[in-house]
Amino acid sequence: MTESETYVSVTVRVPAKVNVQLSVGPARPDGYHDLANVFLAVGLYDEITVTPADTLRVTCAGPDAAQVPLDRGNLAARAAIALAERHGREPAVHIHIDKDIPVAGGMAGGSADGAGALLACDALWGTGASRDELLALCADLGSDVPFSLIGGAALGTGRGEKLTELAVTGTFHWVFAMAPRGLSTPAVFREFDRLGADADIPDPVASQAVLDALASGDPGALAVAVSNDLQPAALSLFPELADTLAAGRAAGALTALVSGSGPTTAFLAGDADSATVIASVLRASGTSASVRTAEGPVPGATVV
Ligand SMILES: C[C@@](CO)(OP(=O)(O)O)[C@H](O)COP(=O)(O)OP(=O)(O)OC[C@H]1O[C@@H](n2ccc(N)nc2=O)[C@H](O)[C@@H]1O
Ligand SMILES: Nc1ncnc2c1ncn2[C@@H]1O[C@H](COP(=O)(O)OP(=O)(O)O)[C@@H](O)[C@H]1O
Repeated sequence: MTESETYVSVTVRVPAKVNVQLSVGPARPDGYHDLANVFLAVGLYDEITVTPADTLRVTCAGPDAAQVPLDRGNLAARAAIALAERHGREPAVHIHIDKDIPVAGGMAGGSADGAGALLACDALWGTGASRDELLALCADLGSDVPFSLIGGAALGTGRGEKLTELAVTGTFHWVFAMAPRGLSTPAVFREFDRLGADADIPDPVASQAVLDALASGDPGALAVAVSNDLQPAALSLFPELADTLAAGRAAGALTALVSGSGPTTAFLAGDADSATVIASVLRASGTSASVRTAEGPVPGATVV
């Protein structure tokens, strides 16, 4: 029996993220933007199961499954191909994605699947990749993918791929309102550039107030400190999000913001009971497609 036959299949669970700070610098010559990106992993999960197969195949189940590409452009497929190439083997695997993270929602669902497939194939094939090797492969797949692997809370610099883990006390309670359609991340960055064309955009720096609020576990302090430089761009492309943000604030959220490039909106609650109330008021407001509660931080990609 070879190492690759040790497992019949491997399942990895990977969380979504919300950005509690997203400071964006000017466009770089390579088209990316330098960021000060404070990620918090939250308890909405995709599950990626890999099983040996004759050839690479991707399937997906879940409410947004129809929007997920099943070809070699799928981030999970790209992850399997990258790991296989590096280790001189065929990516002969069936990847099944049980998708609960909204697609094109600003919660890093595709990135979660990329990180999950990488970890799952590493376990299935017994490739024994080091954490640094996995993180480097993740960074090649996308700016958010390294964070999906490590989870918890982290500051991402560069284009978001250079991570420093952050200390967090306790748990923050969130409500997420999913929109009826997605937003393209490149389109939101382009709109950021368009809106800021005449402005002098400073280099992004981590907010000490955000880091202190995470470290102290104080939701009131975090609510005052959060920021998202992509929010005006997301609202410009999707103006109806302003109604959802207003509905959540009126329902008692400590703060309301767009998650990353959007269009998912995120509401920080004072505690779990308050999150339940905000979620039910938001559901009744009819301003979003669905509403979920989730806590963070939670661990990153994990074999289950
Ligand atoms: C905005 C953020 C915030 O965490 O995520 P989402 O909210 O979309 O999930 C990330 O920066 C998204 O990361 P990710 O989705 O991995 O993006 P990538 O695949 O690396 O890049 C897609 C495109 O987004 C733009 N991009 C991305 C990252 C970055 N630092 N600068 C950019 O300008 C570029 O146009 C790039 O071609
Ligand atoms: N496994 C995947 N899951 C979701 N989307 C994927 C995946 N692989 C590639 N994509 C593509 O990436 C785009 C962005 O998806 P996603 O990562 O869910 O959003 P966001 O970047 O806003 O967090 C999708 O519209 C889809 O075309």
